[in-house]
Amino acid sequence: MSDYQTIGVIGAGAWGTALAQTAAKAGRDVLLWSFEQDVADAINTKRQNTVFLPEVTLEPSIEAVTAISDLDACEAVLAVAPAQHLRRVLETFAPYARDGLPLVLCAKGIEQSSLSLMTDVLGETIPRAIPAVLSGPSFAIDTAQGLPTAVTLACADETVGNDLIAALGTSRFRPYLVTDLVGAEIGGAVKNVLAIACGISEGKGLGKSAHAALISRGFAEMTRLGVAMGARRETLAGLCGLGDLVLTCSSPQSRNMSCGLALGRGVSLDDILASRRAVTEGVASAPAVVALAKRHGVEMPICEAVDDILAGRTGVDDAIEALLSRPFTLETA
Ligand SMILES: NC(=O)C1=CN([C@@H]2O[C@H](COP(=O)(O)OP(=O)(O)OC[C@H]3O[C@@H](n4cnc5c(N)ncnc54)[C@H](O)[C@@H]3O)[C@@H](O)[C@H]2O)C=CC1
Ligand SMILES: O=C(CO)COP(=O)(O)O
Repeated sequence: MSDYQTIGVIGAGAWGTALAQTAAKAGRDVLLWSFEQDVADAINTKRQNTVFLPEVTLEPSIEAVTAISDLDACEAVLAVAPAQHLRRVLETFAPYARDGLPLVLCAKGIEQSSLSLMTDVLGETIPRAIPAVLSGPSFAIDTAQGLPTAVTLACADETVGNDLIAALGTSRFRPYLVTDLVGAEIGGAVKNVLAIACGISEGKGLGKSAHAALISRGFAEMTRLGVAMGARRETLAGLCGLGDLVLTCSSPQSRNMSCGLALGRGVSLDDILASRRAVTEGVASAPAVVALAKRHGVEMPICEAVDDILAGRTGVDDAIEALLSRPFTLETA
């Protein structure tokens, strides 16, 4: 029996909808807040998120709403709006959040304007909430279709963390508890930037060896930044770090990986973004990751190269040559 029977989900994109479906399958009643009225209408009338996750028939215990105040009685809330919209959405929800509300941050990104992690954004907008982070290798369609998924659930309060796992977990959706929120956040944000790098490599036809090298050296970059910001190495080596890095870098199903693929094949960033409605978090997070690396005095050459390409400061071929021309060094460096 879970202490949290009614779950609010803020954001009816692919991932918010998949998490709503998961919570409903776990026996919860779900209120799913949608930014778009047509998405809410389709969910309530057709049992389908026709815009962001059309392949899945949604459980009857999911109700879509467009007034965020309707989530005021929820016992726990998952925030699944994209990272760059999260502050605005949480500001709107703040008057309706009760003291001690468990609020699970599910966006994988860093706020570009402030370099804030999602937990910082929550601390500034709803300081009376209890923060948690859910992150890990989980494509929305896999999770929504009930394929096996394991994720990290980070919460400093282990009792609340275990209650959240009891509310959301099933045999097919398996959250693992950690208390390291920074590690979970850095893993999710940095892997998106690295997935763009892997996509570029694949788009340029650089081969599987280069792909593996990028994952491995990218993981070193993620770990360096995470540790400098207070994360634990073992969190970064887990589902929310290495696990998600491997998934996102290995499948064109990833929006970040496919963005890189197109860049590697010569498509412009403007054309890529204009052709999709779905969010590509790594594009907004890349400059923030690089700025955080500078702030903390750590080297992240792969992320820097991605940022330079996205910002148009360098071309793909020049960025690749620059990376390959770096001095040889210790592998642990
Ligand atoms: N799709 C996936 O497989 C997974 C996504 N995530 C993360 O979940 C977060 C949300 O991504 P998705 O659900 O995939 O989004 P999506 O790409 O499916 O949909 C875009 C979302 O942005 C929202 N949106 C657009 N403009 C907005 C605004 N001005 N204010 C508030 N919301 C606005 C839309 O309502 C929609 O919910 C991202 O941080 C993503 O990295 C995490 C794990 C898996
Ligand atoms: O985070 C994800 C899988 O864990 C989804 O990745 P994309 O946002 O790149 O599609």
